[in-house]
Amino acid sequence: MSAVMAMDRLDAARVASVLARVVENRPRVQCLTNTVAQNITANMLLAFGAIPSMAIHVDEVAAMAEGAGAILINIGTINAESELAIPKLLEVARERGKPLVFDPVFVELSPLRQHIAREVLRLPNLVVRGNATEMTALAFDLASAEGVTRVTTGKVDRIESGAASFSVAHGHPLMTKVTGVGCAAGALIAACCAVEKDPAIAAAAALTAYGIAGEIAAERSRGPGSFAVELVDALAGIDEATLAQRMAG
Ligand SMILES: Nc1ncnc2c1ncn2[C@@H]1O[C@H](COP(=O)(O)OP(=O)(O)O)[C@@H](O)[C@H]1O
Ligand SMILES: Cc1ncsc1CCOP(=O)(O)O
Ligand SMILES: [Mg+2]
Repeated sequence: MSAVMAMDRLDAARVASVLARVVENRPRVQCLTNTVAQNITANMLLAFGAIPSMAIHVDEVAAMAEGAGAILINIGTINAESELAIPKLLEVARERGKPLVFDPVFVELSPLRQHIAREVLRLPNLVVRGNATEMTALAFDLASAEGVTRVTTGKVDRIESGAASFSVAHGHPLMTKVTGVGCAAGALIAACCAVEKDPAIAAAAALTAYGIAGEIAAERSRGPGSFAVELVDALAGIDEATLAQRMAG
């Protein structure tokens, strides 16, 4: 038997169904994210039909998270105050059973980030979204995390949970030339987790839409600057017909 698990792909109707629920329910995603990616993350959530809230104060993040549909924690520019806000968000997620997506930006580079990641990974049923370097650095800890969904992005995105695994082969290399595009992916996954109870399906739907938006944006842009703008427009314009056409290839 092969040691490599077969990976599924969602069909266009399944992706469209998740996206439609985001547009219908307009989930708010409470994002504790890095200062570089705040703006692109908020704009990407709006283009997707969700509502961004980017609160960071340690004394209000819990209140902000309580009414949210999902929570994002991204440690890209972690500082002394945002480090203290993380346990507050974990507590809300644990007590309310709220979906939480964790982005371990640059976890391979600092012991502080490794320490924080280990604390976050104690939360059951977490979704972790990182690039291959970050996910490899966390491989040992991820292997023992309870109910975790692992989302490794790159040329082909890989989504693995206990029950299912999906691959998404959409996107464009220009997505690596605009800062915050990976961080915003985590927020889109969180928005889908707010409306879809299976986190692997939620992540696959979000990344399929985002990758196809990246392909469309690349066709319309002249370089990384115009690509960033076109990516927001393309994501806002994704519909089932576009998904079906792009996924047929
Ligand atoms: N070479 C590539 N070709 C197509 N899409 C890519 C490529 N690299 C990354 N992407 C897409 O860019 C987004 C961000 O992924 P990634 O670059 O891995 O994150 P990060 O910015 O955190 O390193 C994902 O949606 C992923 O599918
Ligand atoms: C450049 C940088 N430095 C700290 S966070 C950050 C943004 C990283 O964004 P992404 O992982 O989406 O490229
Ligand atoms: Mg990143």
